[in-house]
Amino acid sequence: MEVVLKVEHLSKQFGSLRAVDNVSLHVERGEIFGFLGPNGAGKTTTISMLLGLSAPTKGKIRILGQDVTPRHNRVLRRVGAMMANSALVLSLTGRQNLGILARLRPDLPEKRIDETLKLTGLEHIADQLVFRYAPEMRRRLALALALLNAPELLILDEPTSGMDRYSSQEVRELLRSLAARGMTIFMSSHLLQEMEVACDRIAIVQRGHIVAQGTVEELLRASETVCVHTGDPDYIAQLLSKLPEVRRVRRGEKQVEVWGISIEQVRDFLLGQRVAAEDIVVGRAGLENVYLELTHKAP
Ligand SMILES: Nc1ncnc2c1ncn2[C@@H]1O[C@H](COP(=O)(O)OP(=O)(O)OP(=O)(O)O)[C@@H](O)[C@H]1O
Repeated sequence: MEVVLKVEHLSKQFGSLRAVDNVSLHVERGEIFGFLGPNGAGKTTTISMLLGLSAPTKGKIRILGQDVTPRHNRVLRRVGAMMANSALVLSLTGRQNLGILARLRPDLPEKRIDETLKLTGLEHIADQLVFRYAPEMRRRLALALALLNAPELLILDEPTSGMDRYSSQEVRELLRSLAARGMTIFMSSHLLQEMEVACDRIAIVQRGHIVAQGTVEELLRASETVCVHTGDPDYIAQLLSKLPEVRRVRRGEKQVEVWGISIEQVRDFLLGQRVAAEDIVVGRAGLENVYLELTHKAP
């Protein structure tokens, strides 16, 4: 598979704040990759560096096989981008907004504006002034601007923010059809449910660094817990928390849940300690819990 975007050990320092901390990832052609994290996690800062708008403190970005820096960014002609606050000219029509950009790119065929309006579902309001557009239509127009040059890589910062559920779903379907035609998409969001349905792979980012990365299925597998049903949860929780591989122990009224250890290891360990459990089963925390655990636990 062709790697379209490759980020290696990327960091960005603002004074004493490390906004992006040793981020490494790659995105293959036709993939939708989600960069998921709470507000302030470093998503926009990372995207600014991908687009050559700010220089990394450390690390390397390669797009379509070429290095990208603020001084070396020719390959960005093959990239489309939509930032969280993309600038639109409100006193012009949607079509005129696209026209301004098209004039900067004389190599684009004339019909590309109509094609893009159709693709983004804006044909019916193309000749209305943008200040009359509802917020989700403005986001669509921002997306249209990003798609005008038929990019090979599309970089989107919070693409569906401000959109209702129906519009978000339509945009997701559009992104899916673009990816099916070979476009590679890197998108950020703080909305887990959205990323779960939209993306092939996700990186969860917290305080500038990636805390988990993989397909939704892989992330769920990593969230597996072993649940020990017992009449003496205090004692069993105490025993299990001493094991070095155990990441976390949660004690319930009649059960103990542990993270980071397999069911076989728990069974063997309790047997070795001559402790009887009523039942031992594998549980899945669900992606919501994984996300909360990874992004809200104490530093
Ligand atoms: N130019 C800057 N100078 C100093 N600090 C900055 C600058 N830009 C961003 N930051 C800080 O870097 C951290 C990451 O910000 P960033 O905007 O990348 O996060 P984010 O994940 O995109 O969140 P949001 O969705 O809220 O924009 C924040 O603590 C922010 O205050």
